[in-house]
Amino acid sequence: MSSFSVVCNSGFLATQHNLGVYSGKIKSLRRYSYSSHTSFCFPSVGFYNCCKSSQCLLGCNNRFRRFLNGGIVGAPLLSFSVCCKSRNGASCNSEIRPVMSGNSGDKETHLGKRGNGKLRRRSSLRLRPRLRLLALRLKRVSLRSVLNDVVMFLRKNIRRVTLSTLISFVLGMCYLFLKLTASPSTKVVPYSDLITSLQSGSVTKVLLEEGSRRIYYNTNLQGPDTQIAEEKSPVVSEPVENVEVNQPVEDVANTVAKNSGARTGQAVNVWKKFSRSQSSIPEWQFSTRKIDHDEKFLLSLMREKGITYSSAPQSPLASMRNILITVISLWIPLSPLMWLLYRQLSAANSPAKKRRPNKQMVGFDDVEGVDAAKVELMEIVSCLQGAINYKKLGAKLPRGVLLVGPPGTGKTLLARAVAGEAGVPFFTVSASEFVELFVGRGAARIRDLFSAARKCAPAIIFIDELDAVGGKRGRSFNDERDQTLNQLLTEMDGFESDAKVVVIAATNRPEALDPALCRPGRFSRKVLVGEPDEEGRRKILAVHLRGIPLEEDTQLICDLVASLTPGFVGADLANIVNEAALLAARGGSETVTRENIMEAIERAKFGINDRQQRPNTISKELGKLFPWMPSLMGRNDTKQDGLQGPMGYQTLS
Ligand SMILES: Nc1ncnc2c1ncn2[C@@H]1O[C@H](COP(=O)(O)OP(=O)(O)OP(=O)(O)O)[C@@H](O)[C@H]1O
Repeated sequence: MSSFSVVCNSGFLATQHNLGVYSGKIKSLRRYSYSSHTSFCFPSVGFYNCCKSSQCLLGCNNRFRRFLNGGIVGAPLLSFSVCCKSRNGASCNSEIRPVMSGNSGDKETHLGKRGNGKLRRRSSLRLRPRLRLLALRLKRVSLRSVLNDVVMFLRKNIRRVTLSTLISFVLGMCYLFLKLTASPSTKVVPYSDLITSLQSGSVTKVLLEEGSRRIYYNTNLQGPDTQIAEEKSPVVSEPVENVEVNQPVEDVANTVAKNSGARTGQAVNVWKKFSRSQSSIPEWQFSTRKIDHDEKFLLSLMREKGITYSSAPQSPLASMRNILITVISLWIPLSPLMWLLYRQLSAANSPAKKRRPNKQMVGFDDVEGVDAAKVELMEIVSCLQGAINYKKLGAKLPRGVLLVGPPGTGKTLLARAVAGEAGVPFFTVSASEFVELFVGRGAARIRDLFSAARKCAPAIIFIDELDAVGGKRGRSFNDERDQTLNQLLTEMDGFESDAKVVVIAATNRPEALDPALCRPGRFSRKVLVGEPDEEGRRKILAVHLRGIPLEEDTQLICDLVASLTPGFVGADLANIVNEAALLAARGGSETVTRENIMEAIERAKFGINDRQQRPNTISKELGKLFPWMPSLMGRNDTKQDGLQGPMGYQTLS
């Protein structure tokens, strides 16, 4: 390993302060050595490469030179010597002379510039690789791929894009219309001002708007607003003869038309309208609100003064403007509400998921361990298929079957199996889907569901988690839920005796259901789907191990797992098999071993933990600290380390 040392010549350090800073920095100067180059790493500045040839610092790269000459201490360095020792022992000693030199005044100027330069250098150093990366990426991106992406995006979001384009277009058109038809606003003054102006005789023209209480008028007084308006007005810039200063725009337009003699009447009108809308001079200087029962006085005053007055309806353009503004100002706050409503309605109108028999992959063979429930449901299947002629004896098809049992025992699976075996349309919904924000929506959905099922009869409706909607009524202030339940009760009553629609519902909390639901004629048949016994567990495991490659005999594994999992339900057993397969896959094994299954059982029982190490390590550590503890707890480590697992399946392994 070659070595080098950086020697500071104290002579070049201008001040004590600088010296301190410099010394501090020199301390933090790190050294990086590799084959033929040495890099000085100055943490806050970057890397400075120096070639360790006989030339030493003369071979330093420019950056290092700049670093030295520019000064890292807040002042230009006067000299800097570096001693390098190469691997073969040859040493070199070089000195760098400052590039910059000058008086103190120069130095100060240099300091300011250097600060900026350093900053610029630093930012450019950071920016350069990023720019290079960006350029590389841009090179890789082709126009065709960008176009393809855009087309793909448009295809995927065609509805959204169309809708947003339409909305933007309409809003744009509205904006354009409002902009084009915008007229300069008149000055609103009190009614008394109008009377005063009338009495003083300064009013030139009055307009009484029909259908509203607005009065517009012009005066021949030149206010500051009018002056400004005239300065801005394009009308004044035209060389117009015989135009009075205070003449309204309309008159100005007429005069211009007369003088030029070239414009037709139509052109004048267009120009008038345009000039009215575009110029900042309002058509009417002032506007005020009429006072009730004062019309007579007003009219007599105007007649007396000989003022031109007239009445006119609001212009259609202005009416349209007002309507548009009202609509926009109403719709902007309303649109989030409408969106919410739309979402609710669209969700409510989505048809219940209907499963066709041919898509149904579940049969009674897939459900095991619940034999009593299977027998009850098989009877219904036979009735639906017409295998049992129940009508001959005057019997009726049960309208509802309530599957009751703890979670994961296979209630949903049973319902799917019924539909699969019967080969009839199967409508499945979760009761929580009927819980709606708006009163009446849940009931409407129930109605839709039953009418759809009746149309496809014979059919099966399966309502999962019935307690979400079928809870006892009157216990809460939720009107919507009560209405939904009422609708369900009505629909179940309303079946015609020959309409072969069977409602199967599942719940974990039968005690929470409204008694009206469980009365005969509705969910008259209650089927308990309980926890499977050992034989049941064995059969369930056999179902789930069907497609799993096992190292050992399936029957043996089923017996083993069934004996170790009392209290486990179908869902737990399915989970154990899945976990074991995952563990085997994680270990790269082709088959699932007994160890995998054992670990999966432990995971299911105790959760995922570091079972091999944690108890042993903890107990060992505790044993070291308190040697008397294991004997006190009646446990010894040799037993822990042995074959006995936390579940006690040591006899089998
Ligand atoms: N008896 C069973 N036979 C075979 N598999 C079963 C059985 N019970 C449960 N399973 C497995 O467990 C999964 C979940 O069962 P399912 O959804 O039918 O339980 P559930 O009783 O409806 O539960 P919840 O009351 O929570 O809705 C099934 O998809 C199936 O893989």
